[in-house]
Amino acid sequence: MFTTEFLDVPALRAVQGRVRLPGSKSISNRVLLLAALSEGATRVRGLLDSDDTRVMLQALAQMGCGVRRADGRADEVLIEGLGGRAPASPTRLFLGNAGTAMRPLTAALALLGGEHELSGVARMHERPIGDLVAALRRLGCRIEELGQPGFPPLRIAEAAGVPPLALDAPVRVRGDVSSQFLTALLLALPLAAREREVTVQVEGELISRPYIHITLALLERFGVAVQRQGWERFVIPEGSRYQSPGEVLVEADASSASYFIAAGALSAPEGGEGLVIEGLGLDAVQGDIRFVEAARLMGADVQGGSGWLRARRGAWPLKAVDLDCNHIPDAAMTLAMMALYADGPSTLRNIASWRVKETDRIAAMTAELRKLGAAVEEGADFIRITPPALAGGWRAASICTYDDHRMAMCASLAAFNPAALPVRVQDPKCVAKTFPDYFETLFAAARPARAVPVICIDGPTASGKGTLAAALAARLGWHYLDSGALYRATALAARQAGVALDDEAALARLAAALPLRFEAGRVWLDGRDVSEALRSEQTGMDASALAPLPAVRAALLNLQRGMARLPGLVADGRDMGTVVFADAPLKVFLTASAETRAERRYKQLAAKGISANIARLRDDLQARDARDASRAAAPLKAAQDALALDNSCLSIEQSVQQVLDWWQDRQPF
Ligand SMILES: Nc1ncnc2c1ncn2[C@@H]1O[C@H](COP(=O)(O)OP(=O)(O)OP(=O)(O)O)[C@@H](O)[C@H]1O
Ligand SMILES: Nc1ccn([C@H]2C[C@H](O)[C@@H](COP(=O)(O)O)O2)c(=O)n1
Repeated sequence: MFTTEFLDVPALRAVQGRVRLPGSKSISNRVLLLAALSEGATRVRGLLDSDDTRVMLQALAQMGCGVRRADGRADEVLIEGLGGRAPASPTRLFLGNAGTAMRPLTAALALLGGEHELSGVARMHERPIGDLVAALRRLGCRIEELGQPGFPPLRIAEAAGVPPLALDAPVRVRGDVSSQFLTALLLALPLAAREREVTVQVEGELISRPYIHITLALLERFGVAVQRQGWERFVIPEGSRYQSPGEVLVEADASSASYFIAAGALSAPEGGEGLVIEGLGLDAVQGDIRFVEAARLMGADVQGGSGWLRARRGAWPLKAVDLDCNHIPDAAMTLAMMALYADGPSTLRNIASWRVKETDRIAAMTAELRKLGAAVEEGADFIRITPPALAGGWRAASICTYDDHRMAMCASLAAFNPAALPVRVQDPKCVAKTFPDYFETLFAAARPARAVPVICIDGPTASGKGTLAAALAARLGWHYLDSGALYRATALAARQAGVALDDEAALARLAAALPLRFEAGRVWLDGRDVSEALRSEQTGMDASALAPLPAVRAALLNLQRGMARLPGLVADGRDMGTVVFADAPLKVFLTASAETRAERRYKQLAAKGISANIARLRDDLQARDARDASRAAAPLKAAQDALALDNSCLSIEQSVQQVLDWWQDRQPF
């Protein structure tokens, strides 16, 4: 997951290949709660591992359910249900910003009894729950609002047990604010239906019906067959009790799939099979699968079967639409992004629920789409988007994401703009709510519209190149190439194989097939951790000795260029800016006085417990610099367009900030 302050998504041209998406959030949290309320143990596979499911799992564990993660698998968990036992009490449950945890847990705990406090992040305390609380109070449940009336945090005050419930009349609940209120009651009320039938009556027009469809399908999976009479009345039969089905496989998230369907539709046609999405198909139980119909209306070419979808460009530009999106409120945000590429204004209607989601999504989308160059009109329950005029109307923008995962994922779709402008996504880690690896998944499938951006840091030995480059990569969320490690690894491999350091052909063969792996800050050569051996002074000298050989340099060239992957690369070495990435948009030639460098290397060695002599170190590094600078092939020198940075008197942070400032100066936002 990208935990950087912002993520610059380079302009994208196409997506290709296959992506596997994480499990559905709606299904994951429903299944977890049902498993917790059931008799017996349930193995949940394909579970979404995200903020919202983590808070649910934590709450279930606090309630006294058995929660055991499968070894080494974030997407599999074993839940030992309460099966009629009372939950642990008192509890204080923190539910983040997970509506799919707050609403159903409120209802379930009100019917299970005990003393429980349910709270969340600030935004959760602005998301309505009053209608559900009112319905539960009419039943007789004791619930207190601890902050604003109608909003969390809440206290369930039933330490003395669940009061007698008023079940003679139907349980009434509003259906026009959030369908989660009805879902919460449908999940909880079977706990009260052992000895009598329970009826739920919906007041007002029920929104987001597909989510109720998921709820009903999952209730049935856990042994409770609710009779639905239209979308107004739901009857839970007498004798209902939850029984674990043993194992449940969660299908991939259909709302998450919408971004990849859209990306396929925006993708330049490159002759391939388009983008294949694995883990859900046209037969998916989730309502957002109907996003496929909407995407097709806009011209996307979407095919599918059971467990797979394939998306690619159909009509181009996309066709403008005027759509009622009540049935796909979450995925409709993706349509708003597709509207930027349409042949006229598009209107998305009946989306009032956007205003009470993670943020006011109508207001947020309006503000951010305008930054991109679109003309946007917003109403209480609609948004109308007029796309930017051809390529010239697009603007490079820094998109605010409002701690809303869908705003962040949507923003990435602006990177397909015809002007080939990059897009800055603020606070990319907010995708953790439902899709922590969203950007990694997108980048693995995406083809950039232009060369992947590279920042080159070249300079003499011990000038701090590696330190600076690694820090920059971490701040930007980019990949990092320590090109010196490749020369060092070749030298190590040569020593191990008994190859002389002047045997150019044999060294080139070794370099071309280096069994090298970079993983979690360690370097592995042929399965052996060589991180320490690689950094020894002797290995550095050996690397410098073989580095002048043209065949060795040629053998390592493609390996280095292949490291330039989305979203960007910071590369350090001697010839990054002059040879390997000669077109890089930012090149820095980093220097420090020989005394400073020798002193830094001395301290570096001392920290590792290696004794050294500063004067000798200075002589050695000067000798190495002289050899690196005087060789014929790709000598150590500043590229003509490199910016010089002498960091003798700068701290590491000052150096990093300087280069970040230079990089920012080159950005269009
Ligand atoms: N600006 C700085 N101020 C103080 N110390 C620094 C600074 N930059 C780097 N250092 C320290 O100098 C030492 C050498 O830095 P580093 O290993 O990054 O250099 P390098 O140029 O990559 O070396 P090599 O050429 O051997 O790969 C490290 O201990 C690092 O923490
Ligand atoms: N791009 C590069 C990187 C490194 N080398 C050679 C020259 C160096 O002395 C040696 C070790 O590099 P270090 O790890 O100290 O950066 O490798 C090179 O020629 N070109």
